[in-house]
Amino acid sequence: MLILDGKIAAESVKNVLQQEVQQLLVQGKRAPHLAAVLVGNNGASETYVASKVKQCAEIGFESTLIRLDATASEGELLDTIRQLNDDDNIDGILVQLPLPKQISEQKVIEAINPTKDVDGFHPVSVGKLVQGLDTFIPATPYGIMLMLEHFNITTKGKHAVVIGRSNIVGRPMSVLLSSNLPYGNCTVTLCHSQTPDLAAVCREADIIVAALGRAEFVKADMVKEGAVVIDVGITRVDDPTAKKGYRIKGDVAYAEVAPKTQAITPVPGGVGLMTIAGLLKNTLAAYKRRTGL
Ligand SMILES: Nc1nc(=O)c2c([nH]1)NC[C@@H]1CN(c3ccc(C(=O)N[C@@H](CCC(=O)O)C(=O)O)cc3)C=[N+]21
Repeated sequence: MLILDGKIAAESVKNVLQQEVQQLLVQGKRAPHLAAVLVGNNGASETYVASKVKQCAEIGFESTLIRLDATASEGELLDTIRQLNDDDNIDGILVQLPLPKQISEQKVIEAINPTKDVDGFHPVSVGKLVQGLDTFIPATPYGIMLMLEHFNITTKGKHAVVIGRSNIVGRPMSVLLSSNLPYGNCTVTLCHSQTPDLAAVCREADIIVAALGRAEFVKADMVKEGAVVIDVGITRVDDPTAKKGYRIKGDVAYAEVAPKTQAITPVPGGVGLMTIAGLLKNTLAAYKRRTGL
């Protein structure tokens, strides 16, 4: 059994990005610049955004973190996005989700200029992805593709079962795995809460992507011997003995599932780290397109 280590794969992606930034700077060009907008102070969102900002610095990207109060209005956030759209020095805009309930996520997503949509959540980006056109791939599915590439996991002709139909993971993942791309060309089954006998469907899978958001949902009896298992879940559970007071659980019951697999991603230390790598790659791509490189 191979552990698909997100730390190793993300480092490798980030090393390449860092070298590219150095080349730009040597040529007297400015660095790529990501703007992250955080509304309120959701604990998990704080952690993720801090990590994104830190990793930008590590590879030589500029980043700007814009914080709005939890009580901010939709209008305030839309104004902020307009300013970032109009700022020529900003290449990528990311509005951390979820947003407080007074703000429509859909309106916010649609306000971002698609040329700066490094999350790939704008309907224009999603439409392009579905049509197989060049676009920003949402960071988590992109990170998973980079993970498959890094560890050279064969996907062509395989049956992939994706559990979860969210706009940010399950749906784009099903599109990518069924696409005519390297590490695509799978036959894909997209499962969700209304799928009868999900366990039986999973047992047919050569590749399982678990992205439903229920801790340890995928059990050993749902996994075929020798399958590849990608765990996208990140559920925080209280644990007074842990340093931070919580532990993170994936959507896969790792201890019982891992021994049956060909390869599996751990949680933490798997897909989450690749998500940020995907975001950074999108930011450099946005910079290149915008500056005509
Ligand atoms: N507009 C937007 N874009 C996003 O890309 C986005 C978002 N909103 N909202 C929330 C999800 C979640 N997400 C993660 C990023 C990093 C880790 C990550 O680094 N995880 C580490 C550590 C986890 C921890 O310590 O909490 C790991 O799995 O090892 C996880 C999850 C990005 N998201």
